[in-house]
Amino acid sequence: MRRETGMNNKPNVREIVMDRLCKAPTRAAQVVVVSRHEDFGFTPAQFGPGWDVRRIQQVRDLERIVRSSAPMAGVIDLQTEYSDVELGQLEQGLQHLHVTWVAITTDARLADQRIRRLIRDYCVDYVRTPFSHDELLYTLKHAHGMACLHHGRTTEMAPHGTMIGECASMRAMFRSLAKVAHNDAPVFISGESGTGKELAAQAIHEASSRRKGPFVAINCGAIPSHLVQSELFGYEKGAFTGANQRKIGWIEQAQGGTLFLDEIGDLPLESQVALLRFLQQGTITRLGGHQSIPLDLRIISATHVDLVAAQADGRFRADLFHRLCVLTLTIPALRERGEDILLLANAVLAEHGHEAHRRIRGFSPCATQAMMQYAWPGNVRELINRVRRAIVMTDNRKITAEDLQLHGGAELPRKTLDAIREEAEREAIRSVMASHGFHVVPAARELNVSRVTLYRLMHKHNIRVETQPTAGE
Ligand SMILES: Nc1ncnc2c1ncn2[C@@H]1O[C@H](COP(=O)(O)OP(=O)(O)OP(=O)(O)O)[C@@H](O)[C@H]1O
Repeated sequence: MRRETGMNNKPNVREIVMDRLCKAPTRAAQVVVVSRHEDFGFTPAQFGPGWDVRRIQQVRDLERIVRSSAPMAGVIDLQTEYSDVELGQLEQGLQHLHVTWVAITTDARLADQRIRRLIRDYCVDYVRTPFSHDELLYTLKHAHGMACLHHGRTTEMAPHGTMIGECASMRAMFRSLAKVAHNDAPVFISGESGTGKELAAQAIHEASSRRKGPFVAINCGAIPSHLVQSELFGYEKGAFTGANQRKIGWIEQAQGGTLFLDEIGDLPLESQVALLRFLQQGTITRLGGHQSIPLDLRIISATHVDLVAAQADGRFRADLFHRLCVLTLTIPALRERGEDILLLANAVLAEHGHEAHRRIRGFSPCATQAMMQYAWPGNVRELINRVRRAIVMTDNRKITAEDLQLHGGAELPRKTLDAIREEAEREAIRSVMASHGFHVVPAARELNVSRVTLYRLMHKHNIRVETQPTAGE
């Protein structure tokens, strides 16, 4: 792109701008390309140095990859046909604000209003074939710059791996997760069954300096009590009848990595003593062995039972409790996560929609309402099961409350006054914001609160300016 700049040979402004924009960025800028084809009018090799290009061929993989990625530019190839399910999957993936999208399309594809809507709602720009390579690079460089403006936000979101959640309580949990990941002390995770404790433990491991080591997860409640000791610590050949060969226990298998002890509250007292000894000394001895083996690993434990009550009843040792709970993380119940319920339901639909016998186009209003009102005693696990069952069983275009088996009044527990107030506050703010085109100043004036208060309330209810609904939808 460089050219001579003699008196009579001045570059014009556009050329100077193009020169600046199209030369290689100082650090490799990431770009993700969603295309079935290696050559989508431009091959990855043509990006040149300074671009780190990753191509996603299957749109069903997009959401998973983008969810935990760094800020980057994205190219979406809309020249080819996508099925309705694929378009749904695309839409899921395009919603992440830290990736800024540029579409490549054709005049013919622009006649499809679903394609026009995707571009209008999720892309910062688009190019039509035939396009010049400079034009695409110029647009992408802009898109990358826009994505980088989300840098602060993504570092806050990055360490939680595959966990979905955007509500205030999940964001707070992700921030705590990032902090505990950078420390090596034992972590205790509390939360109701099915809230994602194991997923959080995995995310801590992945974000920690031990990520290259193993992640070993065991459910202490699922091992018969007479086997816990030998499973955890291993044994030597001949240690007991039937010990025909040496067995390396779970703790030793986690050497260099992370050991996740789920349902720690179910650990028999005898094993609690042995685990405490390991935590104090950093060594184990296999059953029937004489050698003390030094180990370096991190323990993360979890339970859905009340360990304080278990201590009071003498079922759990207080000294072990204090050793395990150096750092704590609490995962909120699903019913406390507001619209994350719908985010998760849509993610399950995007992932499993292909299991349906006909194309499903989302959730009906009655299903959405029922999901928001239901108490979800089994949390995310229950939501996944209900949505997956509905996907397979439904005869409808949109999943209904009945498909989710949330149709009877019996499943809908009465709401508390607090919950009703919260919902009314959220709805009031959302509708006033919408009526002012999501401009904070006039909305705050109408609601008779200060701008700062309105920002705080928007944060609390996870209302974002970007969620502005599009007219006609
Ligand atoms: N925030 C989330 N985003 C996406 N999937 C989630 C999330 N939380 C939980 N899940 C999924 O929900 C299911 C249950 O999660 P997990 O096993 O981690 O829960 P748990 O709290 O450890 O359950 P239990 O107490 O019964 O052991 C898993 O399939 C997990 O992948």
